[in-house]
Amino acid sequence: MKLTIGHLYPDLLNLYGDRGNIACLMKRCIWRGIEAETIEFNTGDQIDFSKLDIVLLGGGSDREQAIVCKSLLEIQSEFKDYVEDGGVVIAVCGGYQLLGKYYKTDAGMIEGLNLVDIYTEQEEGRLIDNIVLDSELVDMPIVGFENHGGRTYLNGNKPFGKVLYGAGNDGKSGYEGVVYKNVIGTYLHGPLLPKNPQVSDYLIRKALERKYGGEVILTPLDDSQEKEANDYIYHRFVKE
Ligand SMILES: NC(=O)CC[C@H](N)C(=O)O
Repeated sequence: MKLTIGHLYPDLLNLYGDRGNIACLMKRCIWRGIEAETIEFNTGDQIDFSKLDIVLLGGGSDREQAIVCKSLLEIQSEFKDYVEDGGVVIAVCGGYQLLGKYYKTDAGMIEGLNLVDIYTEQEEGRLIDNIVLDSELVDMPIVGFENHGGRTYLNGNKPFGKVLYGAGNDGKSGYEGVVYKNVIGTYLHGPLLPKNPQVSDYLIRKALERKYGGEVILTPLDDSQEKEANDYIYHRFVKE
């Protein structure tokens, strides 16, 4: 079996080491004998979504988001078809915000991909902290850090998780991120996937099931170090 990962606009959406999510997905496939390849797409590159199994959009400052949104709008309809066909996407922070209808900033409106019916508006002050979630997608708490000025509103879509510590989508709703079909949008940097191996495996499983059919049971890996770190953070910030 083989998975191809598309890393979109690493030249612009590259905040806080989000490319570490790619390295984690690659390794957790290769360690299981699943062939894995990553293709980077920069502004102006043609993207054939039919060749991709997982797509990553990383974080970015408002300035980079305004630049990259022009390229994203050029691929909007193919990207939409990929998502509606169950294509797997992991979008972090700025990348997450660009999945929605728009991101309204103090400097102006950034048009989004409109792949998920959400929207983001900048409000006073930044939401910066460690963050811990409880998500029904996995049984371990999900840990990371957030740093965003935008507040994202879900319009009734399913959240990625319930906030146990931190701000989340808007610092008020008590929820973080979004799940739509096989798309996860989240504010969690860390990077997210190395810190949360079960989320990484969730994405790999969904991509393999879409590509090869049937139910995929992944060979377990030794995640004891991640679990130990995860437990520490959970007890440090949630169960003090
Ligand atoms: N960390 C990020 O990707 C930031 C996203 C966006 N520029 C915001 O400030 O909300």
